[in-house]
Amino acid sequence: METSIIKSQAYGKDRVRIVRVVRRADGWQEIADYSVCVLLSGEAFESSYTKGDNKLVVATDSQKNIVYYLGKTLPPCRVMVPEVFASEIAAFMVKKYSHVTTCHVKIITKPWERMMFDSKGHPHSFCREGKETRWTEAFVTRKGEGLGVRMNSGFYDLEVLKTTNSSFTDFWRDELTTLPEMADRVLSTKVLCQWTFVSDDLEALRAAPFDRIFAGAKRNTLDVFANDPRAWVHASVQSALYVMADRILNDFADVDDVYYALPNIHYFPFDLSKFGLKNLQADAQVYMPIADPSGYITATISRPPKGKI
Ligand SMILES: O=c1[nH]c(=O)c2[nH]c(=O)[nH]c2[nH]1
Repeated sequence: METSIIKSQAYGKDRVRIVRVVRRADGWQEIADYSVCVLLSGEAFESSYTKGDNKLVVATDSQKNIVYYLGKTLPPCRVMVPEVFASEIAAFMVKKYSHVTTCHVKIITKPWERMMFDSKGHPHSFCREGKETRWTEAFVTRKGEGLGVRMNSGFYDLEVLKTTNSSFTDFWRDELTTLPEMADRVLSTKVLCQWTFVSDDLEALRAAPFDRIFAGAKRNTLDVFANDPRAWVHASVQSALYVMADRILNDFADVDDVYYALPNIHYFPFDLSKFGLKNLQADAQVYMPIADPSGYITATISRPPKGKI
């Protein structure tokens, strides 16, 4: 007889590819291109794992159908913003199936950017410009009569590099330290940025400025990386991370906290002294990018608890 217990479970459909086109009467068209993952959980599903009882199992095939069904039937504005679409799918599942306690929906977007000709957007042609990927996750949970919603959104793979105005000095030194002080260095990272917000009000969530937050978070990240002197007061990836997150929290009241993961992709000056050439510190011009290992700097930043400001 089995004695093991289930500690957690969630099942559903991953990589549901859906493209939604919105066509306006004047010929202007919009596109959203998503890969959706839907996961259902609830105690009611335990017996499908432990007893082979499928009676309450909503087929993952049906879950996939629901993504397309909602893509067609929801008002376009609730499909074209990934955060809103994710929370709509998750709320639909929890409302329709009373034995579902939580639905987790993750959407990874494929960012098609409108083609520009003579500074004007083309009405229906798009290209893939940036390499960063926007994604979002909605966790909708039954809460008495209502629903609780927690959302994580963000982007990853935003690759940036600067050739000066970065340093790393005055760090801990002991017999295991070999890294020289670096008063100026090349700095490169592949940004992962994620922000969270929590709501019990699906209606309010629909009106949240998700697209503005995404654009603002990306703009702030680039601006701090390139321009903000505060980021370099402490002269490290850590200090840049803090200023980036602080800017997002200041700009967007809806955001509860911000997480960054910033790999420090090293570009070390190549030592050419054996050939009688100076290429270190202030003389550095030729660098060797190091694929592995990289530094990896992470933090979650939030506002201080009320009363502690
Ligand atoms: O900005 C940095 N932070 C570190 O913690 C660190 N460690 C290291 O070797 N180089 C760097 N750079």
